[in-house]
Amino acid sequence: MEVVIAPAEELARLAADAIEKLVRSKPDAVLGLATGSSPLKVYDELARRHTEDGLSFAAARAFMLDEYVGLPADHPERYRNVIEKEIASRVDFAPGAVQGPDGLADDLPTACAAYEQAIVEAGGVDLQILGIGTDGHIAFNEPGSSLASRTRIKTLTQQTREDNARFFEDDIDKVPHHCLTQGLATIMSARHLVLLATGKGKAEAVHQLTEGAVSALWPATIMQMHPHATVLVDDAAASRLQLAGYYRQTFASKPDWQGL
Ligand SMILES: N[C@@H]1[C@@H](O)[C@H](O)[C@@H](COP(=O)(O)O)O[C@@H]1O
Repeated sequence: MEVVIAPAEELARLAADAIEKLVRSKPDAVLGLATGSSPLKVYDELARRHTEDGLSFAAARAFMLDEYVGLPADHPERYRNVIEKEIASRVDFAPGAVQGPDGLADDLPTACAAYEQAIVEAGGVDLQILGIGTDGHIAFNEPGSSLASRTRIKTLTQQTREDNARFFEDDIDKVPHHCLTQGLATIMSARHLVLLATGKGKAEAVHQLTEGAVSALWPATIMQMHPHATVLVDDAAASRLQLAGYYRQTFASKPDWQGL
């Protein structure tokens, strides 16, 4: 696992560099898109590179990590709509190229299985962007999630509903209780994981993710088992890292040609 500590703008550039390198060398790459505030600067950077540098996603495909169950199709916080607004509509994905779990399906377990199948049929995810919850969740794999889980229905914790109330007029009662989420094993199947975390509120989760024992209590710790995982954090999110000095030194002495 590579940990990079840098200001948020630089982190976004680094993540965008990795995505650009992938898409330019493999135009039909499969990206994994995350919601939440953590990837927003990356999406801004990709949109900028699309407009100014001709970075094209026309042949690429993308799969979202998760979705709330039951939010109406036109609800602004439905993750499908969030992803449309924050990235899909700002670049040139082909119609239908961005998919997410169907939180409005009549038969949710079947929708979850179909989603897993769609990812497999697309050849798997090349690069998965991730954020992390303050309780150590990735996608919506809350503490206690099976480390071998696949896309399924999950119940959100009180903590996550409180954290996400800011997107629902600060009214926790408006935050759904259930979601569909890629499982930890689904995420682990992606070929490169790039997680972004900023702010002091993420410091403990980032410490556990990189330096804690692998445990369902901190689901993101499963990333320690991934052969190509990159963790991009700012100073505040890195404030509890035991090995911060080593991570800084490693990145400072990294040759320019070596990407993430
Ligand atoms: N399901 C999403 C996660 O994918 C995201 O990583 C997390 C952190 O969000 P933020 O980046 O806004 O802190 O929030 C939500 O719960």
